[in-house]
Amino acid sequence: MSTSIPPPSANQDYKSTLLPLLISNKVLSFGTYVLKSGRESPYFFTSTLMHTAPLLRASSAAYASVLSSEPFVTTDANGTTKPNFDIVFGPAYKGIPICAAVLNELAVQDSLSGSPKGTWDNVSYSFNRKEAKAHGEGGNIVGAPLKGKRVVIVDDVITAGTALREAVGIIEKEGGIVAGVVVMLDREERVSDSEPKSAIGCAERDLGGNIPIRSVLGLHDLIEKLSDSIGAGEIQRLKDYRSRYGAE
Ligand SMILES: O=P(O)(O)OC[C@H]1O[C@H](OP(=O)(O)OP(=O)(O)O)[C@H](O)[C@@H]1O
Ligand SMILES: O=C(O)c1cc(=O)[nH]c(=O)[nH]1
Repeated sequence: MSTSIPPPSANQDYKSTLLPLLISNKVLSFGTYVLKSGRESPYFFTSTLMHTAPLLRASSAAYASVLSSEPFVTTDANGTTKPNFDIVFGPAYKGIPICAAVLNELAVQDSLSGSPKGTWDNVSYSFNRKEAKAHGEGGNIVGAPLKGKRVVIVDDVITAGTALREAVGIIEKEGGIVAGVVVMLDREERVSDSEPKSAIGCAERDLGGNIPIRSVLGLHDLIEKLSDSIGAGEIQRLKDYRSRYGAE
């Protein structure tokens, strides 16, 4: 049964409010799961379960909170805040609803702020099709064209970074400039036996070191904050998994 979710506010502590909601709605679950990478994991983040209005709102607000803070925005001496990106890009498939919901959430928060500033008026969303369309407008990008634009990637979870590398490739092929990444959960795993860095660590290195890459939650948050809501056995399995696959 789902749990009712309070409306998000700009200064919400997402780690302490989101985590119980994700668990009670089974977005975050504990058991035995096989990942895309082939690893067997004691937990799984099922973002497709964030399909209810309250969960979509709560998760969008968490992404929006990150995207409306430095270094994703710059505030000048007059207090005017400007985004340091032009496009919020959601990689297919699970990034698609995220990019649209997050941009909407940014605009809603501005409009409810008491003195709307239109901060996000020139920001668009965009996503890719997994199969290119051969008729109509053609191509595999839906939403704003990426050419020459500063693009922030939003996605649900990062493990080995395969999805992120693919998204970067799509954006660069379209002539866009990758300007940042925000994910809901960083699983904080080493990319492979021969690469001890996490996918985010590798992306920071590969994208030049000055591109902001942020997660709302990380595996360490689950281990540190869930001891009252899941069993000691589950926490131990998370720790064992981290010992085996955790990034340096
Ligand atoms: O860091 P990685 O090892 O790539 O794993 C994480 C990614 O894998 C999943 O998507 P998937 O590629 O299955 O595509 P989907 O969104 O179409 O389900 C997940 O939604 C992440 O985007
Ligand atoms: O690595 C994955 O495949 C993966 C992990 C996870 O927690 N959730 C998900 O959708 N995919």
